Amino acid sequence: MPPDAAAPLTELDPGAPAGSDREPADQGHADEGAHPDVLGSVGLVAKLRAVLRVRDFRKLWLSMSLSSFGDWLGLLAITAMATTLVDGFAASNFALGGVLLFRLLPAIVLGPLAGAFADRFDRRKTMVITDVIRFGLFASIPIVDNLVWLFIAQFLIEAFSLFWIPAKDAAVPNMLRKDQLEPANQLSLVTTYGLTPVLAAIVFAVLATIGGQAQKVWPSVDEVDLALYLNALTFLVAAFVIWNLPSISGRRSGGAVTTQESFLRSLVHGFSFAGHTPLVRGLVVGITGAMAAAGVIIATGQAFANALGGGQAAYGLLFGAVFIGLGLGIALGPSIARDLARERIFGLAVAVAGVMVLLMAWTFTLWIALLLVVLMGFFAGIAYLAGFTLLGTEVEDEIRGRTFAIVQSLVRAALILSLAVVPFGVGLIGRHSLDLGLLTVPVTGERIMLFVAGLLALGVGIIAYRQMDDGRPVPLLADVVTALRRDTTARRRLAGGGVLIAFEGGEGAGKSTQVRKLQEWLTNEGLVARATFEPGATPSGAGIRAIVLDKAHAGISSRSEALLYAADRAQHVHDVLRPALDAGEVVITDRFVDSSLAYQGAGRTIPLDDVRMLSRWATEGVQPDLTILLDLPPEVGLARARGRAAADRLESESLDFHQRVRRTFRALAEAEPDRYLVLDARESPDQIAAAIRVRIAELLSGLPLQQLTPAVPAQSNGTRVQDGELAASGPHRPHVQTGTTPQLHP
Ligand SMILES: Nc1ncnc2c1ncn2[C@@H]1O[C@H](COP(=O)(O)OP(=O)(O)O)[C@@H](O)[C@H]1O
Ligand SMILES: Cc1cn([C@H]2C[C@H](O)[C@@H](COP(=O)(O)OP(=O)(O)O)O2)c(=O)[nH]c1=O
Repeated sequence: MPPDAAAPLTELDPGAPAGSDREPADQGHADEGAHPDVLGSVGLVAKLRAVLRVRDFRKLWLSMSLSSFGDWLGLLAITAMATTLVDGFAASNFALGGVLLFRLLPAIVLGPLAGAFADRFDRRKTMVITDVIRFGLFASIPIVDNLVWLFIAQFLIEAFSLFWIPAKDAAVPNMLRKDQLEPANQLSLVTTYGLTPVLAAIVFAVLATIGGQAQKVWPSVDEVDLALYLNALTFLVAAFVIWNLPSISGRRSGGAVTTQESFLRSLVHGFSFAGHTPLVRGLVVGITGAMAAAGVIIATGQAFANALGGGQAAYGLLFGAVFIGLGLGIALGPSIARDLARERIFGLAVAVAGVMVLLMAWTFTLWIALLLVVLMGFFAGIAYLAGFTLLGTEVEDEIRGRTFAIVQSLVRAALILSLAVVPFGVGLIGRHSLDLGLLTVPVTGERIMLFVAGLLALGVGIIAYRQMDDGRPVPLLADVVTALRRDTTARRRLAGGGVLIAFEGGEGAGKSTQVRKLQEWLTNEGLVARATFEPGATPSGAGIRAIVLDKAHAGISSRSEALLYAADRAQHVHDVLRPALDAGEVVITDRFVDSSLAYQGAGRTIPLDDVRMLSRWATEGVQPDLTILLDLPPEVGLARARGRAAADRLESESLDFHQRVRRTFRALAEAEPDRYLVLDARESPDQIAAAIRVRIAELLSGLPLQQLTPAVPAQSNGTRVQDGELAASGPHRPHVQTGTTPQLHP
């Protein structure tokens, strides 16, 4: 008897090895893939590490970070330079404004053009060429050393950046899996707006001290010049890195893509795509409106800080609070929103950010304003990440560059427009106050403008939401509440459809036995329950099963084996699982995706990510609602299986193979505890079945599922006659109808 068999049958703690015959879970084993971190687990750090493990993305990210650092350093240097190249307060303010204007201006004109370029020409070459040109331009600024050239160079640098950015944005989704794009965007945004500006400020300060020393040796070079040279250099390095990343070219590596479309037509096509695709239209409206609102906030910031009675210090705090909020939103958003559709999150987050601005407009206390600003930033960060990710995942490669470019043009146009218009508005409205008897409300230009910005964001948020949310049956509030509460049962209830239960475990664990018992019990309870299995539950699947299990096929390669199981699974989902789930049945499958992860992944040592991708493709995203892992030392299971029949091709694998399989199953369960029930398969069949029933009763209660109404004739005492439908359908036919599942009897 196993050492812990006397204990009541509870969920195993897969992390804690209990018996002497269990291996401690992955202690420095070579099969890195079996560690829970890599198994699609939840941690942000784990996800970021997985993304950075993609070599090409890692290189691109490093070079991007370097350029971004250079850019911030350059911006600091150029603004410092612009103010020193002219005399007087007004003139230096003008120079500062000029630099910013020249940075934003080109986008409006050139942006869409650049996007069409990115979609048409080799993206890698586009990026390398523009990097080299920007290297030259940045280096030329300290050499020419004059304000007019500074403006011109700025304009040109920005113009070339416009070609670089959509090429990069459009290339990244091709390097990663769809589900990796969100963490990748988190990483890029945090680096570009969180890490590199701080680093640049520090380096600039250091250069300022070194600059003094350098000037003694080389009088014409000061810290601004040093910063600009350094910046120039970062672009040269980036060019070199990108040149060595052929994957950026993708299928464009043959040079210009030969399409019949003229450049102009492709440009027009880009706009018409953005205008006619509800998702993209929603994103464009939302992002542009939110940016206009952001412009208003920037433009009224000083006046608002003064109105709160805080002056420069308050302004600094408010400014910092925006970034704190943005950072939090980008870092935490996905783990909070979890499985809420990104299409919904985007509009919602923009609208909520708008509400924060509305409230802020009538705030009179600094700390409340700070709190609202952090919240505004938080929701804006969530929206930004969701929007950017959707553009990457939902827009096809051919048109992605143009879409990104249109967005970036509109964003800049919106920013410029509101930066230019708002100060006039503030001046025009002036300062009044409204006497409401008890209290006097100040009605000032900046508050009205903030209020308008809040309304604008709220409005575009709602429009975006409507555009992007075409006909989802789940009401928004319930959707959000259940997602935030992580209530998967409630979410299922909302989504409707059946329930998929998967049994997993090694050979001879007792899966078939338990599948049968569970199906019998559910049927007795009046539910439509279907038992099925992998591999081989469909006619073509049966052929595949014969191949994969036949020992005569010893030469099947790992990849071929993985594809065969995936093919069987695709057919299984298509013919059996999907239709049954759509009809609201409870479907119980003996083995599913986890078997591939364990056997082909850890067993055959194919990278788990590849197996997972293959499975996701095969299943079109169908996932078990609950996976029951019957955990057992492989020796015990293999002995049981041998008692049953001759060993098949996989059963004949080494003990080490089966131990890897078991470890992977356990690690998968550990990574997502609420989707798994792990049971000790050495218990008696009846004990195991009882534990399963308890969990299933909990899972199914309240769900709208297909139910059997008894095929007995309506009884004369009338207890059954209340069921009008049953009486009408005739006495002898078993009848099926959808209804709320009552509490089951485990
Ligand atoms: N809990 C259990 N304890 C002992 N033997 C079991 C148990 N469950 C099933 N068996 C036996 O082990 C063998 C394999 O069971 P089966 O359900 O076919 O496993 P699987 O489908 O996981 O390969 C069968 O002979 C079965 O009767
Ligand atoms: C579904 C699936 C099964 N397998 C293996 C595991 C089993 O050895 C075999 C399935 O045979 P089966 O007879 O169903 O095994 P069991 O009786 O143990 O459930 O195929 C994979 O390797 N990958 C997969 O994706």
